[in-house]
Amino acid sequence: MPAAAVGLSHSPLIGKNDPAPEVLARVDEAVDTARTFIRAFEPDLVVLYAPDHYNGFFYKEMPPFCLATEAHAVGDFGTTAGPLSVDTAAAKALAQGVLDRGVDLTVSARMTVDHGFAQPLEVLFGGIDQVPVVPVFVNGVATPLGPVSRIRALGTAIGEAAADLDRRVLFLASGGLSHDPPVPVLDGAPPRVADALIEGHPPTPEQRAKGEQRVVQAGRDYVAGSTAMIPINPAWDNRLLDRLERGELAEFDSWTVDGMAKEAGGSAHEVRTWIAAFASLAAASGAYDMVSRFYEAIPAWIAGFAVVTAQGR
Ligand SMILES: O=C(O)/C=C/c1cccc(O)c1O
Ligand SMILES: [Fe+2]
Repeated sequence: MPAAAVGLSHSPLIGKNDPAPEVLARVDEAVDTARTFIRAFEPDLVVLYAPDHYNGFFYKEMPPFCLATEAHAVGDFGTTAGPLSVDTAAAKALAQGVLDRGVDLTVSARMTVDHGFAQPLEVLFGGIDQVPVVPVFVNGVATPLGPVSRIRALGTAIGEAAADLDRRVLFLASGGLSHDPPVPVLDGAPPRVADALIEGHPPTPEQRAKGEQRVVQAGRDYVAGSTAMIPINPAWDNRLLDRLERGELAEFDSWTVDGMAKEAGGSAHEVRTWIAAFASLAAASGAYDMVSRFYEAIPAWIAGFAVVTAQGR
């Protein structure tokens, strides 16, 4: 089956707290390469793996992963609000295929998503409703988290199920590599914050603006060197990309949740989206080649930032 994968880091600080123009130019070039790659591949279905940042999923029920048969973006950090162009029939077929393979998938018939999903669709396709998509939420923020092997199993099951669809499928991963932005943590949170993380009260526009400004300021503080964040870890990020490039996906099973957080920050778990997407590509096409690989540590965006393309053989 014709299959390909793209990994693209997201950051809500893009356009709000940008790095030097020469860094932006290098990122733009890498993103252009990815767009050209996608145009040449001509996908007719995109399976998008992305995390959430307490806009759609809350501790009242927090699945490790969840596939959507319909989805709606909240429009945080300046991204578009509204419905995603979900291919509901393909989503249902993939969900059944994953469950048939023994992976306990949660399914949402009305998923709420944030910039983690909207940004890659806007950057690569020009909007959140431009391409048939199956959104797959992968928890990369809210502990406790299960072993990485289960994410690989999810990606493999989706890849195998996708192979039955007879479509040209692009597996797209959205996530920073190493990074430690000020995403709230339930353990030890004051009661009001804990309640919001559990129940998910939709913020007022003022509350949303205040929360977003806090993240922008964190980016500025990081650049200025005054921060308690775990630093971006280029060595860790490149180890991850090396393993993806060589197809050594089973090696990720030995990566531990604590080890990942200590070495690469509390949001480094977003790399689960990358592992899922590459496991899908490997399962759908047997073997793959990495076609392009860009990486740069970008403190202004609080992101180990990567853009990668890969083609199934
Ligand atoms: O606070 C949020 O909603 C997200 C913050 C953030 C910052 C930088 C990179 C990311 O991947 C993020 O999710
Ligand atoms: Fe994120």
